[in-house]
Amino acid sequence: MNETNDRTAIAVHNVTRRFQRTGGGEVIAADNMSLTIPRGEFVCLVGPSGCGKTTMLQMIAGLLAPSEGEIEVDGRKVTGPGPDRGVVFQKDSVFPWMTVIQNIEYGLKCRGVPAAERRALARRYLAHVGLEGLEESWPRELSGGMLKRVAIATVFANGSRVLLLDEPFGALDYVTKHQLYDVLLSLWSEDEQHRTVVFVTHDIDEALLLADRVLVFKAGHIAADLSIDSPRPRNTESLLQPAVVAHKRTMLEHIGLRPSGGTA
Ligand SMILES: Nc1ncnc2c1ncn2[C@@H]1O[C@H](COP(=O)(O)OP(=O)(O)OP(=O)(O)O)[C@@H](O)[C@H]1O
Repeated sequence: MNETNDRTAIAVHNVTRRFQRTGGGEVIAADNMSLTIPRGEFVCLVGPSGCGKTTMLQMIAGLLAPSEGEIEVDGRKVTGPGPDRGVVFQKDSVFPWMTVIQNIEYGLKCRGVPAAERRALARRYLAHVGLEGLEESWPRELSGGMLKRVAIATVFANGSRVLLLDEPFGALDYVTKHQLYDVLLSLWSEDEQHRTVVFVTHDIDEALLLADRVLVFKAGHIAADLSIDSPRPRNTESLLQPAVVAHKRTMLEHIGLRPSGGTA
């Protein structure tokens, strides 16, 4: 799990993260964790609330420093956020004071990409997420699902090789979520060398539909590391395949629910 080589996108080396609780006491959100994620892998982090998924994602993003240990992305130690990593959160991933096209272009503009080039890239990704014609719209005019499409177009247009998504579809309805799975997977599989995706979710079926690999977190540890070999493209029928059902059972057991439906 912890061997690195030149195909490694993300390497987490013996990372511990502690938080001081207001009023006293300490929480260990990551407890001497090590893991490697190869380039191009789509990894979902699942696990019960408070097990450390967001903490790990934020440390990889460089938004939070480990208390001990270190993280490397493409062989470079993470010391803060950088354009090599694109982040989408459940909320607030789109700037409300910029139009749709300005949002998508913003990161490219910051990196000095010439106006014509960044406009062409932004239009291409906007079309890919199905929002052609909404270039000049304001975020307040869009639905939650459309805003997620803008956020996805933005991280892909920015060209980051590592995408870090924290429950990006958590607040959306069932149909919109499934449409966005298709959008995300079609952009991800568009590149010959897929981008590396780390995707935090509470939703086990979502993880089984999206991931190459699922890491089940439990109290700051990795309780299970599952390869999801089900062929792509996947749909809700894929969730009924025996190997997928077996993975689901393992995940439910680790998060404290018996497959029979009773709590452990
Ligand atoms: N800034 C902070 N200050 C104090 N404790 C924190 C802080 N951030 C996280 N924690 C604690 O660290 C632990 C892990 O939190 P984290 O948000 O990583 O869990 P999670 O698995 O993402 O949870 P959820 O699924 O509910 O989002 C929790 O006990 C949480 O209370």
